[in-house]
Amino acid sequence: MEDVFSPLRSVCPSLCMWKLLPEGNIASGKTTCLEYFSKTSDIEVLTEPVSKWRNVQGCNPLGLMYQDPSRWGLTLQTYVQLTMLDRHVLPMSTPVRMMERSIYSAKYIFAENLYKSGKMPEVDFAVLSEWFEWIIKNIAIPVDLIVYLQTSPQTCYERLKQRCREEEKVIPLEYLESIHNLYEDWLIHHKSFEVPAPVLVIPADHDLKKMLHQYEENREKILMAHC
Ligand SMILES: Nc1ncnc2c1ncn2[C@@H]1O[C@H](COP(=O)(O)OP(=O)(O)O)[C@@H](O)[C@H]1O
Ligand SMILES: Nc1ccn([C@H]2C[C@H](O)[C@@H](COP(=O)(O)O)O2)c(=O)n1
Repeated sequence: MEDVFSPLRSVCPSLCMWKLLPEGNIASGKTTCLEYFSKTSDIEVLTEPVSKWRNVQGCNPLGLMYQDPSRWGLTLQTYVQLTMLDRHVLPMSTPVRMMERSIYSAKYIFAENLYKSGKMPEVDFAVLSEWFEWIIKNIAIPVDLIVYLQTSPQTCYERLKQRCREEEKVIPLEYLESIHNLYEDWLIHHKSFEVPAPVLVIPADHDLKKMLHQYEENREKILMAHC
């Protein structure tokens, strides 16, 4: 599909494309955030393709990964990488796109966590890493802003239990702590991997009412800060 805004952009440079990524721990509130902004006109919202990860041709790589990460971690993460890339390269049909997570967090957070915790064999991690490096070297994946929903692992644990997704019932608090630490090292302390865009941090332990209030307060920064 062509970029429907390109003829207009040559006469009106301020008509810019804005791609932002809500990022954060499991059950931190990303989908809820996306649902809120989806009510705004001219925003395209791409939620994570979790339904695909739970059902690829009748198989459930997400469930398999939680049951036996050493065996199925690479299978899931390869598929996550593909489905994320597919979303990243979709032509934009509105000036603003919000895309839940990214190919970056798939690699820097989830694959890294599997490997560092000893649950992904070195050879699996090497193959996944080469794929990832090839992709980011050869395919443009522009990102303008990362919106980091910063939560405590405990908050996510409570929200995860409340959401009650079947595959995730085996997740212990320690798993969320590891994911949290990787996110903090990446997006806050800049200690691990390159950050592909500026980061807006939104404290996200609050109740829904306060979260919606914060989204309103940050609406301009989130949606069009550069235009
Ligand atoms: N601010 C909040 N306070 C309490 N519960 C929340 C809040 N935000 C989301 N939830 C609930 O927590 C669960 C996980 O939220 P969700 O948006 O699906 O997280 P994510 O997409 O980051 O995994 C859902 O049941 C959701 O209704
Ligand atoms: N690269 C990834 C991305 C996500 N997951 C898992 C984590 C959750 O169980 C599920 C969806 O995440 P949520 O949107 O609820 O934060 O997918 C993974 O294992 N690897």
